[in-house]
Amino acid sequence: MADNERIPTVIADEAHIIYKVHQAGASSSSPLASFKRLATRSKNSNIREVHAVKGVSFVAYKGEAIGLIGTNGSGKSTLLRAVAGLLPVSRGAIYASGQPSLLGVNAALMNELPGDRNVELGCLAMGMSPDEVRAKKDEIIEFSGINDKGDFATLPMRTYSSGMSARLRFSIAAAKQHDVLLIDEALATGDAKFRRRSEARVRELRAQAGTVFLVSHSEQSIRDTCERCIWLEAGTIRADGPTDEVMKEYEAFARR
Ligand SMILES: Nc1ncnc2c1ncn2[C@@H]1O[C@H](COP(=O)(O)OP(=O)(O)OP(=O)(O)O)[C@@H](O)[C@H]1O
Repeated sequence: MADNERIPTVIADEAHIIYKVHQAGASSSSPLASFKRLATRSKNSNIREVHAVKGVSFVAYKGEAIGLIGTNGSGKSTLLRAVAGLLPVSRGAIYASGQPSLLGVNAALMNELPGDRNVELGCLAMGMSPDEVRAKKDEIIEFSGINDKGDFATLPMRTYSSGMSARLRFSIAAAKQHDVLLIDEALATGDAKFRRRSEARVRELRAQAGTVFLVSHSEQSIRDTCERCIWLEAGTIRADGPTDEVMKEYEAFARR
């Protein structure tokens, strides 16, 4: 893609994300203690802060698929949730074009409803018209493969294995062209055949000029899907560049 065609879709500018954790059972959560704090303008010592993302900056462009890697607890999911607008940024800023869609293994679908109803609701929630939903429904169920072993689409989702639910979630989200699609470990949950199919779909979505972020501990998924990689460690960016180069640095770090 020529330089003059590079259109930014997500900009993180020195973004900090801090969780505030209320510790249960603490005496300072009583009304009297709260009143004393107000009167003396002191802080609640039972609120602990977890500084998960510390001054992260990057620009993502249309047509890029970016892998987010890093050891457990390094801030990958937190950063993704902030890009999706689900977590506030404490300092700095994150700007995104359109409404980024977060596809996580925990994305909310209704467990009591059958898969096909969840497909309809999910598509409507993503802004499709009822006609579009009708036109896409069978294709989505087919792509998910949940009916490969019987008519599961009409059974409640609570009867699905975790892999089957993850596949259905991915299939619903991937049925729409997103400006920014954020995927958290979803590909790793499916079996090898579904993984290949979903990786191909991610490439298609990207080719249609969206931006895809993929958080995964599967080196293969990242290598197969993303040409750029951001390595987060302890909430800061350790490397950002071509996947091969960043992976090499990360592997050397992980071996230490
Ligand atoms: N809801 C929360 N409340 C408080 N702290 C949290 C919360 N969620 C995550 N954290 C903390 O934020 C930090 C980053 O967590 P995060 O889940 O973003 O890491 P990650 O890189 O996605 O990890 P993993 O690879 O294990 O999924 C960790 O220290 C974690 O304990």
